[in-house]
Amino acid sequence: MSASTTPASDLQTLDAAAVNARLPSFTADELEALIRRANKEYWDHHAPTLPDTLYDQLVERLKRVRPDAAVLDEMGPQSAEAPAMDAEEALQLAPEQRFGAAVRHQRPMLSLEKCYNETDLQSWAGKFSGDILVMPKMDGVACSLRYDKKGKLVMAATRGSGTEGEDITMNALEVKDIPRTVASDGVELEVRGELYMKLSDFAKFKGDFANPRNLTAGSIKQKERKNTRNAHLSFFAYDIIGPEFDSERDKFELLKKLGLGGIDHEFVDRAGLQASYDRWARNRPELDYEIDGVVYRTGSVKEQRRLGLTGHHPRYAIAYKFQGDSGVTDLLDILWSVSRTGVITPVALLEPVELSGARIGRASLHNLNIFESLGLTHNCRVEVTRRGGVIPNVERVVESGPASRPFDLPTQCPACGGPIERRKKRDGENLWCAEPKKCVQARLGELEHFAKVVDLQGFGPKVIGAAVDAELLSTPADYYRLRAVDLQELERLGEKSAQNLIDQIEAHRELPLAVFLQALGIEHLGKQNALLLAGEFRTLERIRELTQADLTAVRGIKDAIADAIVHGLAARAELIDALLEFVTVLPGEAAPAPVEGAALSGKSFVFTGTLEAFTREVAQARVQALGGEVPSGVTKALSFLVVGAGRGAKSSKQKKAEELIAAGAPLKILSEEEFLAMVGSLE
Ligand SMILES: NC(=O)c1ccc[n+]([C@@H]2O[C@H](COP(=O)([O-])OP(=O)(O)OC[C@H]3O[C@@H](n4cnc5c(N)ncnc54)[C@H](O)[C@@H]3O)[C@@H](O)[C@H]2O)c1
Ligand SMILES: [Zn+2]
Repeated sequence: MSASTTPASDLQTLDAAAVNARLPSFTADELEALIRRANKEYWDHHAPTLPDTLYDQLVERLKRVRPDAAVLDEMGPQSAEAPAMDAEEALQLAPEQRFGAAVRHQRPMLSLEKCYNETDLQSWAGKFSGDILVMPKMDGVACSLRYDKKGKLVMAATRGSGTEGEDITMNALEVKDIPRTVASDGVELEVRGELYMKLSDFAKFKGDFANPRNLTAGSIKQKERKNTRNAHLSFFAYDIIGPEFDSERDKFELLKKLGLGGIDHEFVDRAGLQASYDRWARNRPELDYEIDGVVYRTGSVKEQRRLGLTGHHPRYAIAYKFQGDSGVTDLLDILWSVSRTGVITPVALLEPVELSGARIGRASLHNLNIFESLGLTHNCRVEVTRRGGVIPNVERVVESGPASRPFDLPTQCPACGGPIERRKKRDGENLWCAEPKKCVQARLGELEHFAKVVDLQGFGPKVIGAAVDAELLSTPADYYRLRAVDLQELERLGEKSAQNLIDQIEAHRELPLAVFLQALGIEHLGKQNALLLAGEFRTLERIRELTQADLTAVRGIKDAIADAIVHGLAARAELIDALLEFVTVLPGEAAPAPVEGAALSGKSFVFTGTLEAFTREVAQARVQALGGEVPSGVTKALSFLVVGAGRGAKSSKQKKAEELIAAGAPLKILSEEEFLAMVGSLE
């Protein structure tokens, strides 16, 4: 045994997150022990602690490293107390007398083979000919119903270990989908199907049970009389044994005739296999019951006989299981997230989708190999799962976007604009920023600078640092991609603060040209020069085309500065384009008078309430263009508080200004109209 082996007692207590984290390192013995423990929790106690998808991964791993492990063939509860009765023996007793007793099945109720991708599904389907039955894999409790020659329901039993189940006849008689008598035509029938609870019914009992499956399993075995919950159970039949059949079509026709034909099913050829899975995956959120995959069965009974059974499952059926909770949603964009160490990871930005109780809006695509193999296109629809019930994962494209336009790889580091390299590591190829140390400092600085200049309140160094580490922010354009759901994930940030941050971003989707230029963080393009350029050239398009000579022609701009600005704008081309997807840049104002001795120099303005004539940014830009100051708060040094004409309660700024005036401060309160008259007369 290797030195890393976990003590057996630990394996009994590891929680789901720990099992998930250590999945790759478990030995075969450890996998066996974990599966035995999970089986017990699931089958004997109806209280699993590992999500089914994680359990399935344990099974898949064990199958690979120890395919003949005995536990792989074990099913159902392993602790049968009393010896099982033959079905015939049991039938001598009244349902009340045999309720809960172990009964031997006439034919074993086997499990299903599982697969998780189209390749494995097709390789299964390649082994026979003819059409294929497709139906949902119900996440409930398997049940066998026995009808006698007269068509009377005489016994219902759970699957149990596959050879022996538990008698539940008394309770099955209360399930409304299970007919007490059928027109059996003088033939003994066994109907197999799934007991389950509809989600709309489960809503009434939700408080006490984690999921409808556990509730179903507990409920159907309850001994007390008048167990009202059983009346809320439902049943779908998926198989029938008795008369000779040629095909699954015949079976389903008979089930329908007997009043047991409820399950939604279809017949497809090999080419239609994946599409039928896709349909179920897509419709899953709208169903009134839980499914955990799609079951396929060979349509021809002759082919079924040829294929036969293993001790564990029939070879003529397979379950294509969803990995994690799965959903289909729109891919909105690809972000290239740069880590502190310089790895550039593609991240899928998704239309948020609810998966196992959480709203998922992003999923890492891990590396270039995965990114490229997915074949994502602009506005395509993708299947998203939570691997191990936890980590969001894009499984594949379900429908490609309207123009099937692929995503381009970045050509420079999206964070620092520096050179990038494609490097191969053990877990795949990635793009890397060539200078990560410089990059991370530059990035934090750039993000903080942008937030400050644009006045995104609440985005201080702490929040920005956390958002960078959570891969939410790499470039200033990412501010506009943030959603409250993303931010709530950050430590200690509640729903309300997250929403406040989003509101700030929403309020800054229109930026005056000078603010936009200054926010880019280009050397020598500070407030003064930004105002100068905005006044002189008016539009961003114009400014992006400027040559060094155009710039030096502007009063006050020296050669070296012109050079830095021209190069800075070119280096920021990608960022500017990205920002323009979200931001409207308001044209610059008429060239201001020289800053010294300007009309409003020495005067300061604070704005409060909603301005009707223009946004607060534009008002501030006007003041600055005229040489005035725009401090952030009301103090006794302030010259004017401008109150917007939009309606609203008196702001705290206004109250404070009134107090200061009462105490003798020279400060004046202006209406929006008075302010407009003042700046209008000065231009
Ligand atoms: N979370 C845990 O700790 C834990 C532990 C043990 C087992 N499990 C779960 O239990 C299951 C494993 O048990 P299994 O071997 O019975 O496999 P299975 O439940 O995946 O497949 C076989 C069963 O599928 C059901 N089924 C639903 N719809 C069907 C359809 N249309 N046609 C045929 N069968 C259909 C039947 O009840 C059948 O018995 C897995 O889902 C696994 O995740 C979970
Ligand atoms: Zn970089």
